[in-house]
Amino acid sequence: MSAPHPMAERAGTTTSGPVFEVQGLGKFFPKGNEDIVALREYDLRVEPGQFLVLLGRSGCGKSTLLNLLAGLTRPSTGTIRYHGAPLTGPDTRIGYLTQHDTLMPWRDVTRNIEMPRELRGDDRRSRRRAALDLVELVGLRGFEKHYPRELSGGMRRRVSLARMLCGEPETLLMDEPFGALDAQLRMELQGELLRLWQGSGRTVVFVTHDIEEALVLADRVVVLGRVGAVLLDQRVGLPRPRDPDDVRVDPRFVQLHRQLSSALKEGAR
Ligand SMILES: Nc1ncnc2c1ncn2[C@@H]1O[C@H](COP(=O)(O)OP(=O)(O)OP(=O)(O)O)[C@@H](O)[C@H]1O
Repeated sequence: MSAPHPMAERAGTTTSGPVFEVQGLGKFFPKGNEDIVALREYDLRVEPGQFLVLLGRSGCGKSTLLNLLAGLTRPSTGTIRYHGAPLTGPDTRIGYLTQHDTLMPWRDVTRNIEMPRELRGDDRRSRRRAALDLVELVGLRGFEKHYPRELSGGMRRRVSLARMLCGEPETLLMDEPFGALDAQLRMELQGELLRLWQGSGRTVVFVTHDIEEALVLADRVVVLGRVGAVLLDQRVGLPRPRDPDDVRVDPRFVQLHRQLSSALKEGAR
């Protein structure tokens, strides 16, 4: 691979101790005289370099939790610490890949990707160079001048991934980033994400409702039930590097799949 490894560029910048430390976290949305409870009394500790997957059914509070970890919304109760300090708002060290496309339709691929560096004031040449390296890295060479509407869903996801990486975040939050893609493309992008993450030292918090996706990617899977109740906190000791195709037929994968599946079912009762 000729392109540089943007996830590795700033590896090792993290300090010891947890990346995130969440205690008693709650999020309520007022509606009429009552509150909609999205999260209640949620605790979480995320270790540096860990690939953590939050697995849960629709509506269990996964996106709410990620928005809180991204500093985009404020907790109703409890605290979030990032590298030991209270998180009070968005932090440039944290990259967030949301569930839905947020590409700028009037900017071409390169200009979308370079946005985080533009926002932090990098000069045109250096941010363009970084964006073009990332175009290469996510396999979009030849599409530099295309606009989002001229790309397939999978290509747009790649652009979004490249844009997040362009900001060189040390922590990545990803909310069902491959949810809307066909199974084959999903697998390809999972493989790509693993290749990018492997050895980078980056911490990832990845949200999905797909058990297989969780097991292909994670060091640790936290299964969430209603209002963020932790149903299972499971280490995934499958060997790395992992090939999404091969790992699925590993007997340990099948065993873990059963465990996660029954935890999800249990939580639905
Ligand atoms: N802005 C909001 N206003 C009111 N209620 C909200 C808001 N955001 C989330 N909720 C409620 O909080 C709960 C959790 O929603 P959230 O989007 O976090 O779930 P999720 O697990 O990410 O679901 P999905 O997998 O479908 O994306 C749901 O009951 C939802 O209706």
